[in-house]
Amino acid sequence: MLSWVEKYRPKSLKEVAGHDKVKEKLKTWIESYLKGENPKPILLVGPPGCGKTTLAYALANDYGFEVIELNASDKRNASVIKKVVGHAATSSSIFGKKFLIILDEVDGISGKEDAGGVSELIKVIKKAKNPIILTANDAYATSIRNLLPYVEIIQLNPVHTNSVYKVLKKIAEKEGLDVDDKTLKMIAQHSAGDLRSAINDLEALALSGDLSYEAAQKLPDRKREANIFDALRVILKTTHYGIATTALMNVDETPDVIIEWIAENVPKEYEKLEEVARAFEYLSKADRYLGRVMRRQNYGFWKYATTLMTAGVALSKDEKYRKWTPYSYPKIFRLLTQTKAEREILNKILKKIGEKTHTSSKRARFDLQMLKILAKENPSIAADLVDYFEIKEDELKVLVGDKLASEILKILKEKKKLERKKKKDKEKLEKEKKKEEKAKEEQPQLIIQPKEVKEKEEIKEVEKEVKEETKEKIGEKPKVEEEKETKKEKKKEKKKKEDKGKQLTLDAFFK
Ligand SMILES: Nc1ncnc2c1ncn2[C@@H]1O[C@H](COP(=O)(O)OP(=O)(O)OP(=O)(O)O)[C@@H](O)[C@H]1O
Repeated sequence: MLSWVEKYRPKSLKEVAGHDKVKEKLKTWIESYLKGENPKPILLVGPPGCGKTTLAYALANDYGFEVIELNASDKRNASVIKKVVGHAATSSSIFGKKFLIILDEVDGISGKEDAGGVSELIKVIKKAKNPIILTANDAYATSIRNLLPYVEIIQLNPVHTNSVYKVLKKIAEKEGLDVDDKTLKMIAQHSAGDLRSAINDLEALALSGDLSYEAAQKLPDRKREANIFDALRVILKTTHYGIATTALMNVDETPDVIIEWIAENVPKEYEKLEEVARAFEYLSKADRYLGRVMRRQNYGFWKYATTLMTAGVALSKDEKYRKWTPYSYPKIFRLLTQTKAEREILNKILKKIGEKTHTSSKRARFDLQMLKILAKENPSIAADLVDYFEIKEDELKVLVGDKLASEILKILKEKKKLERKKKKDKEKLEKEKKKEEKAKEEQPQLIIQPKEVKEKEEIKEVEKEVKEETKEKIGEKPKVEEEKETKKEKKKEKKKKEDKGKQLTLDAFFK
């Protein structure tokens, strides 16, 4: 089954969206050939997916030309160019047919395999009698610098969002999709002028069964991610070292992110197991260098990593696959986002363990594993550790799962209850002990005197009072008053003695 990109590839210039001026130029150019003139070959330069190859084919179709294509998957060294292009380009007509020669991605003609390719191409161009259209993403690639004087460069811009929308609308109608204009416009906006991506996105949404506006909003923004998708396409499609190594030039991502994109999509593009295995061999080597970058903070290792992950992967395939491959966003990133909360909780537990045991998080990770094993083998000890490390319920659930967590927490609750009871009992016991001791201390005061002693003492008191009263009656001073007066007299005598010979103050004088 054809992908929609192939199915809806325009057959005629009329169907090609946008590029009006370019279409006119191409028409004039081919017509001059038909008039017997010999204009320079055309070099169509533009961003991926804007329609360079499509324009060339549509032109050939409109003017009844047979196409001879030598694309990027073929070897394009001197002898191949001479054999394939040379013959076709220089023979005025074969069996009365007109030929248009198309050479894709000429900025990729480089390396050992393509040795002498560009210089042979220049030779062919000089002698060519048939029209030749070359395409390139970058006209200023060093590999084709020598070619530029022999071609006419036509620059293509990304397709305007409105034109992208119109193409999508037509496809949606033909496919009978239930999709509204708002959604189609959103897809067009995301494509940033890359019609191939826009059509691929529409097909992907239709396949997923979700053609809602929200789903379109979530599509990768090609403006931001265009570069990574382009780079992927270059790496996975090309068999040229030079092209592969420059694939990441415009990618605004770090190699540790890019490697995930490549790893995700290699098995989608490569069909032979040996190719996939070879590609992953290179990716794992690249990964080792990335690890060294992290460990040693030596960013010099990045260049080895990127060469291995681009050229290594590109050269792992036997030949270019001429098929449409829907590349996708690395699952690992989605997984990391999904597990972010979980990982944060685990880090919290690691921190707690690290603080209590005064160890690094690496060592704490080991303890965490032990805790996981203990949870299954001996939940009672695990409960003690959970208590010691102050691990909370939600944290424990993430660590050992809901079921085991509630079992451990139940044990912990029982243990705490027992502990509280023991503490209470102990406190009670201590209280009673103290009470007893206090009671012992207070006991003598509380001793109740025997009745007789008490009575005797009362009698003595009464006798004393009676005596005092009788003394008063017979003119004697009561004993207590007598004692008071003697004390006063004595004090006066003492003061007199002390004041004798002392100079009196004014204050004392008045006393
Ligand atoms: N201007 C356009 N109008 C309609 N369809 C287009 C247009 N441009 C691209 N497409 C669609 O995108 C697909 C890819 O386009 P094409 O191969 O021409 O792009 P390209 O510019 O040659 O890209 P690359 O540089 O990657 O080879 C086509 O098959 C077609 O379905």
